Amino acid sequence: MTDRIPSQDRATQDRATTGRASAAPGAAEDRTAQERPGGVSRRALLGTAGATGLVLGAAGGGVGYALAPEGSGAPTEALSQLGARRAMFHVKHQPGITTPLQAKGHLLAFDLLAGKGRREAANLLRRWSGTAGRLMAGEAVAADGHDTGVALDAGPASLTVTFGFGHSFFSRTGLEKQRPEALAPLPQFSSDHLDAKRGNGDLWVQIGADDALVAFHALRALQKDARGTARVRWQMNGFNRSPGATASPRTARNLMGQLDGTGNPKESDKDFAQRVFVGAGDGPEWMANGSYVVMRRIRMLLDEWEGLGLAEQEKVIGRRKSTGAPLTGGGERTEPELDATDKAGDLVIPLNAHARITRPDQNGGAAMLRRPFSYHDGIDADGVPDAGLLFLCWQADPLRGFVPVQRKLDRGDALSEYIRHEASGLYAVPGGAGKGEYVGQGLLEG
Ligand SMILES: C=CC1=C(C)c2cc3[nH]c(cc4nc(cc5[nH]c(cc1n2)c(C)c5CCC(=O)O)C(CCC(=O)O)=C4C)c(C)c3C=C
Ligand SMILES: [Fe+2]
Repeated sequence: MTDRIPSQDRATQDRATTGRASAAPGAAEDRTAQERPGGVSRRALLGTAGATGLVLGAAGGGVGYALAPEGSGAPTEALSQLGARRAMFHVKHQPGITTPLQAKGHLLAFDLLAGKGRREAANLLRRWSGTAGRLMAGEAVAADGHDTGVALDAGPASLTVTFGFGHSFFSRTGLEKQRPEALAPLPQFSSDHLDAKRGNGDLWVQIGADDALVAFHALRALQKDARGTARVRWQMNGFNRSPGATASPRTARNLMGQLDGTGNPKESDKDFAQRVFVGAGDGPEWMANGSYVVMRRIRMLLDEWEGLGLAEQEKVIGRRKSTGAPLTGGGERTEPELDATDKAGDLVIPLNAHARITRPDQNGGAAMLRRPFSYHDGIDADGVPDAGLLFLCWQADPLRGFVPVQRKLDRGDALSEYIRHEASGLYAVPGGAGKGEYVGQGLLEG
């Protein structure tokens, strides 16, 4: 099959538009972690150009497209840039960690069925890895070409699938000796209102894509792979702003309207890998190049929040809502002046402002990479929106990331009046699978 492939990825386009590249997920988007869709498959050839408004060619000469091979039966339309974007599966760190935020996300936990252990779990991870690799390449669900057709007209659309192991997985599979210390259950926090049925679980799966049908397609395929081995314990669905919705790439906004992700560590920081990924020799060998993800389903008490005036809202965070700039001035990337006072002698950025007390320099260096999805599940029985943040943060060790910062927030965060933590999970996410390998092979066959 001879395919033409996109010759300009979005990182290039973004640089052309903004004159700079940024790195962290949720911030202005950089697609360097992703690759152009090489080896474009039948499904990836089906075109959606123009449907998204991100028409190919709009970004300048050489913007690519994929053509259907003669006789393939596929339309000869070009794929849109958004549809054609592809993240790689066989990489050092699993996809979905530093990948720019996608527009649609599904989070799921599975529990192994009674009587299923290490062998069945290994077979499941092998099946899951095969499916994820094919779908992320824009191929059919099954190696023999069988597919439900749900995502037939789209390319991979930046699909990523990420797999993790919960604390309970290790006792279910007789692998207690391989359980990392870092996976010890999170402490209880005084502000927790946790629903145990929507937390933890043996296995964790994160799906992200810039197209809702592509994400759903992957979700169904992975659920089917699990049949007879594991059942879904909980599922949560989230979203982010669609790529291309803003004139130029911007930090994501959450459902409170704030720019959320500004202070994230950047891939270009010299200590980025050390903060986010497990080094060789730090814990069990099978976790080398992996990471730990903390998931918190955090309800936003939107009626109360939206009742606050803008100035009050900005004091809660310590940043301007419109630009994300610190209250002491400048732009989104300006360092806040934490000691600055106003005419009355009060701190401009209050002592309990969320963006002050979460800073690494206020927490002994503790840092994490936040990569959330927003969620909205309608109105609950009290008539209150069930909406908020599927807070996901990535770190090399939760005791040097989420835990100390959440302890601090628990003691006095101005934001705590407007949010409620309703579910929680911590998962060990191994490094990426090499070619011909599956995720978690080092654990399950080690
Ligand atoms: C324990 C970790 C954190 C939780 C839980 C959390 C919840 C949460 N945060 C926002 C909104 C914002 N957070 C911002 C900054 C920020 N938050 C955390 C950690 C947690 N947040 C960190 C580590 C930081 C960065 C601090 C820094 O390095 O400067 C901001 C400011 C902009 C930004 O940096 O992203 C906002 C806005 C919400 C709405 C929320 C729960 C729903
Ligand atoms: Fe925060």
